[in-house]
Amino acid sequence: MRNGTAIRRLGVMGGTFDPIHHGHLVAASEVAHHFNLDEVVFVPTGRPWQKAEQNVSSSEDRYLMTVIATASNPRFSVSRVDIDRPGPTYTIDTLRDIGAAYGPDVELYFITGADALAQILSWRDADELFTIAHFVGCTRPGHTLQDPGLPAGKVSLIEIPALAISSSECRDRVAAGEPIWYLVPDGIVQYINKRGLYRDPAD
Ligand SMILES: Nc1ncnc2c1ncn2[C@@H]1O[C@H](COP(=O)(O)OP(=O)(O)OP(=O)(O)O)[C@@H](O)[C@H]1O
Ligand SMILES: O=C(O)c1ccc[n+]([C@@H]2O[C@H](COP(=O)([O-])O)[C@@H](O)[C@H]2O)c1
Repeated sequence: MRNGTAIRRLGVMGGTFDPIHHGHLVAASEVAHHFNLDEVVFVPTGRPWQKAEQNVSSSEDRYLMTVIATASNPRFSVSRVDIDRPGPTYTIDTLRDIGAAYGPDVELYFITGADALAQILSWRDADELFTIAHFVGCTRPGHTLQDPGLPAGKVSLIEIPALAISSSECRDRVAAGEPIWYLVPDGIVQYINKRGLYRDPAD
C-alpha cells in the first residue's frame, strides 16, 4: 500500500519479436505466475541497437504480431513506447516510459531470457536500470543462466519449461519453406504468410 493505494506488480517483456514465438509467451506466463504479477506488458523494440547488423522487420509488423499473439490472455498487453520513440531502443527509456504511463503505484519486473541477461551490463545506463525495476532471468536452452554481477537483491533467476525456439530459427525455416506451426501461435503463421515475411533469405 502507498497512500492507501494497492501496489500493482507489472511485468515488462521487451523483445524484437521478429517473430514472437512460444518461448516468449511461456517466459512471460511463468514469470507472471512466479511473482503473482497483475499484468505483463510486451514491448516490441523500435531500433534494437545490438541487432543493428540484422535486417529487422518493420516495427508495425512486429507490433501487430505481438498484439495477435497476446490477444487471448487478459493479463497480457502490448505497449508502443519503444516503437514510437525515435532513435535506438534502450531499456532505461522503456522502463521510464512504462513507469510514467502506469503511475507511481507499480513495481516493475523486467523479464529476460538467459542470453539477454548475460548482456545486461553492456546496456545503456546499466547501473540505473536496477533502481527502476527488478530483473528476472529465465532459463533458455543453449544458454547458461547466471547472475552477471547485478546488485544484490535486484535479480531473480527462474527455471521455466525448456523451449528450444528462437525467432532466427523461425525466420530461417520460413525462408527454407519449412513449417513453423506450433513454434509460434497459429495467428502468427497466418500473418507471416499473408504479409510474405521472411521469404527472402536476406530478410
Ligand atoms: N525460447 C526462449 N526461452 C526463454 N527466453 C527466450 C526464448 N526466446 C527468447 N527469449 C527471451 O525473450 C526476449 C526477447 O527475445 P528476442 O525477441 O530477441 O527473440 P530471439 O528468439 O532471441 O530472437 P533472435 O533469434 O532473432 O535473436 C529476450 O530476453 C530473450 O532472451
Ligand atoms: O538498453 C540497452 O542498451 C539494451 C540493449 C540490448 C537489448 N535491450 C533490450 O533487451 C530486450 C531484448 O532485446 P533483443 O535484442 O534480444 O530482442 C529488449 O527489450 C531490448 O530493448 C536493451
